Amino acid sequence: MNKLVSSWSKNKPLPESYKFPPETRPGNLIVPTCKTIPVIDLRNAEGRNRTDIVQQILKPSQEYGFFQVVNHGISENLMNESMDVFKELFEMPDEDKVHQWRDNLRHPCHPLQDCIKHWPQKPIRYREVVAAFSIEAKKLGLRILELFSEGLGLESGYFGDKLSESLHLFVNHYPPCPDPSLTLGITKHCDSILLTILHQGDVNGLQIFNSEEWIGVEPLHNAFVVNIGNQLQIISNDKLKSGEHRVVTNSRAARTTVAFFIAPSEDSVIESAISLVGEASVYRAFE
Ligand SMILES: O=C(O)CCC(=O)C(=O)O
Ligand SMILES: [Fe+2]
Repeated sequence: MNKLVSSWSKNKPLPESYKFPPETRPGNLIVPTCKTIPVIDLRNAEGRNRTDIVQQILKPSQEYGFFQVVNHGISENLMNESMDVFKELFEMPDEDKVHQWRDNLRHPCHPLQDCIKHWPQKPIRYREVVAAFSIEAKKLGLRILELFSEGLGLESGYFGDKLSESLHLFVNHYPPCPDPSLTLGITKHCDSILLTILHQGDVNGLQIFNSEEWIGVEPLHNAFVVNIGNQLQIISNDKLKSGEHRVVTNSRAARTTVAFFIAPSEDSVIESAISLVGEASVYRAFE
């Protein structure tokens, strides 16, 4: 794990190698937190409001490629316990060097019995807590993908099995930064996978680039941010949008987030779903 940023001492200025070229710096512009990125209540997704919920998730997935979900079925206790072990992890002694204002740990979570042997052994609860969290996050991802199958008119289970087999966890830790206007936690990007389930904790930092403007995604208690990845955009033949986003830092509070990346198995072919192609596919199939 790279840990230079976490070992930065508060009284020193931002090191030169962390300063971004002027055109990509966030500067001191105040980015408004967007109130229009919908928060979707999944409580009744399995009940009689299902069609309604399917419609509610389609709209923001076409406009932003982002929405948040609450009442998703993952217990507050498990979310908190996981965030506690992730934070503890970044408080442990450091080694290496990075150039975005972020420390980062990543590892696969599937198949669990093979991967878990390579996960951190400390903090001592890490493997147990994160295994439970990854299983729940995958289930949530599959529920949301099933809502997309319905919304796009695809057969039930379309995204099950191979198309959602792989699961990777990324923990990002952004310590307080001496000059947030000069650097970024993560540069502008789209997630290259199928779907991201992100727990962003309670500190601001995630911004979406939409209609030529940056908008902040409000950290909501107990919510997950759901982010359409490039592969889902391709499969939906551009009916859904993979949203560009970045992470800015701040000088006051450390920010720890966890992203679960759901992706197809290595041998899957990624192509637009036949029933969504119409006149022509926007994309060529690839493995
Ligand atoms: O930390 C965040 O809020 C977002 C992280 C992210 O975009 C990523 O890991 O791809
Ligand atoms: Fe991302």
